[in-house]
Amino acid sequence: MTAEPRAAALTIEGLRVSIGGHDVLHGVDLAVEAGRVHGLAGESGSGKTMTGLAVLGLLPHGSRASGRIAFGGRDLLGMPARVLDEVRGAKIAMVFQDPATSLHPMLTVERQLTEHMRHHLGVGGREARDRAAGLLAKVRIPGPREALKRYPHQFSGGMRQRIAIAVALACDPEVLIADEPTTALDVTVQAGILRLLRGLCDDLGLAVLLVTHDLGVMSAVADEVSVMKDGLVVETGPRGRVLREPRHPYTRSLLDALPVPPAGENSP
Ligand SMILES: Nc1ncnc2c1ncn2[C@@H]1O[C@H](COP(=O)(O)OP(=O)(O)OP(=O)(O)O)[C@@H](O)[C@H]1O
Repeated sequence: MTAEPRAAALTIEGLRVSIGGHDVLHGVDLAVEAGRVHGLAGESGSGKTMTGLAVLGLLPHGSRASGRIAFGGRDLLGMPARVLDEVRGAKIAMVFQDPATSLHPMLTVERQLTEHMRHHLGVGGREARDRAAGLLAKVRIPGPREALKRYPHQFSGGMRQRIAIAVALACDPEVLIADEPTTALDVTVQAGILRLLRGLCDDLGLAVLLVTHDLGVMSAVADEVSVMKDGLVVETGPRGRVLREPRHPYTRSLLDALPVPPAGENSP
């Protein structure tokens, strides 16, 4: 089943961030459309994670942000904390590199999925449990009803990341920010997680911002690619164009550093 692409998307304009007086983002421009995977690449320290955290209002203590982050016709940067709390985790959700960051080790999978729904959607009891089992099925966890009763450590790393994705989806978000979601995983399970993200994007009309330092990873799933360097987006465009005909020398150097040439336009 393919949903109609939703109108909502995320637009970042001229985003500047400083932390403790040190500038880390110098005017980032980026647009993520519904039903599309937008890959954000760049070397370590280029500002990819800070861009994602700024969207969620989760920048480190002592940060200052300016510019505009438009979502649903509103600017997230100017939003009062109470309103932002309604958007964060519900309309815009995030998946981190290490599922341990988003999953609580002492709570059952059911609790982690339903707490979220209780907080943001106000559903409880049986309905929440049914929704939770449905979410686990959506991220391809075998035996979802039984899985609800288990704890995160009873699953493999790849399965834990799938559960973290299910938690992120619990409140039916429109935007999913996935920050290096496969980096901590075994290569054999990485492709499965990427395929899952791609499928969720297509089926749910999600706008996905896929943050990764690995151009190879993004060439497998992204529709658009942006490349960051020193706190700025230096190149952006359709995946095939950016990877085949990079316009910025930095993108070219990233591509030259890959052991295997990235997949082109016609790859999955
Ligand atoms: N908590 C922090 N306090 C101060 N500066 C920070 C903090 N976290 C990151 N920075 C700085 O912000 C800049 C951007 O970092 P960011 O984590 O966004 O880069 P990145 O592209 O995501 O890198 P990586 O791939 O290593 O995660 C870097 O110069 C980094 O040193």
